[in-house]
Amino acid sequence: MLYDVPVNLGDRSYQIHIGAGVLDRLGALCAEAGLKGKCLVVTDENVGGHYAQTALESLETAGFTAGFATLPPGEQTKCGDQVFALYSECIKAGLDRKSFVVALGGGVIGDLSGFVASTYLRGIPFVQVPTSLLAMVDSSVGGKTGINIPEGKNLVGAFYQPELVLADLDTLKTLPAREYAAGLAEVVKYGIIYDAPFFQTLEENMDGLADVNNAELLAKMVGRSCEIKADVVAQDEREGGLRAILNFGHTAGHALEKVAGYGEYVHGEAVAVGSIFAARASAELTGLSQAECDRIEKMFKDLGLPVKAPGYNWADLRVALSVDKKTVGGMPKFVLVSEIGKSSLGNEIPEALMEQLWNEL
Ligand SMILES: NC(=O)c1ccc[n+]([C@@H]2O[C@H](COP(=O)([O-])OP(=O)(O)OC[C@H]3O[C@@H](n4cnc5c(N)ncnc54)[C@H](O)[C@@H]3O)[C@@H](O)[C@H]2O)c1
Ligand SMILES: O=C(O)C(=O)C[C@@H](O)[C@H](O)[C@H](O)COP(=O)(O)O
Ligand SMILES: [Zn+2]
Repeated sequence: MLYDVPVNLGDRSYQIHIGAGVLDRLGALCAEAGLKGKCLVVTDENVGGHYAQTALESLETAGFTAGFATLPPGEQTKCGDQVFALYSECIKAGLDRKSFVVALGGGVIGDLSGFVASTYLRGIPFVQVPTSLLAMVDSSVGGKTGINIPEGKNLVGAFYQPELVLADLDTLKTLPAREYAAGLAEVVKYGIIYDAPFFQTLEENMDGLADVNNAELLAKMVGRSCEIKADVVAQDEREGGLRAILNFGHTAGHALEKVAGYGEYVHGEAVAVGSIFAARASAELTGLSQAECDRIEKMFKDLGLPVKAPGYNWADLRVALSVDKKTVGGMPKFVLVSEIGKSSLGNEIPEALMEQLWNEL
């Protein structure tokens, strides 16, 4: 059964299809979405071995001619060299302006392939087939595509919406536990910034959250996360304001990813540490009660996510913060909360407090 969540963006609207064992419907759904002709399936070495054959067969059965490119796994792949390598793969696969790219994998493959699709021939359609929890609940939805450059995380990219998203929950059965937990960091984020009852539901179901065989809970958790992201993106597609709440925990988190070296902390882990930083800053500056701050910290701890990042010095972190996309005039702006479920944008944290909060982590 497919559970559909719409992303309402006028003529760029699309559906997120969520279900267990639905990857073999990829070709039919692409046809239904009006796609035609040739495509290039992009994946990584971990995901390809499990799911490329099903995806390719489904596309071929539906009448598409599908090429295939497989890349090394991990955050280091989200870089300029791989963008150029993929342009060559697009040419090799004979992609023209009516063709499309299929991103089969986690957020790294999705962000990278989406960026390639947004720029190859000045833009061809693309489809997101997220296979990590993080990609299902966050990166495949909303059209942020891009790559890292040596100076910082996601500093080059485009807003470019997919034609559809297909999330097969069964693919999570092969996702390593560390990566699954990292995805939960973004799920928790939605509760913190937007939906207090959802946060409470997560607390009440803590024991079941890591159980990939609990199809009902999984579908609810992925579905609600996608609904919240779709709701925010529909109101502010290009981050003129509101959309920045999805960056809760990411300001310090992205800086940590860069300073530690991409891949040392995977994205969701860095977001967990950044969320503790933001929660503690919220307790100091925007009225978050200590009790709610403690609930947030407990949630990340109980999920087995890092809540500390010792060993990285403040000066390096501060340099990384200065290139965050929300930074204005050298001053990083943080998403903070006044209570669980209520967030605000554009908050400055005094320099001394930023340093103190970092040193306490
Ligand atoms: N565009 C956005 O809105 C957005 C949102 C959140 C995160 N991101 C980006 O997404 C990236 C993180 O995504 P991620 O956590 O999916 O990382 P990832 O793409 O590196 O995937 C995590 C790991 O799991 C493996 N994997 C994925 N699916 C699997 C499966 N079903 N079975 C076995 N192995 C599997 C991958 O090969 C990889 O080793 C970061 O670059 C982050 O910046 C983007
Ligand atoms: O979709 C968004 O908007 C987000 O901020 C979602 C984040 O989880 C994601 O990590 C995103 O890539 C961060 O965006 P950036 O603009 O800070 O690079
Ligand atoms: Zn994120």
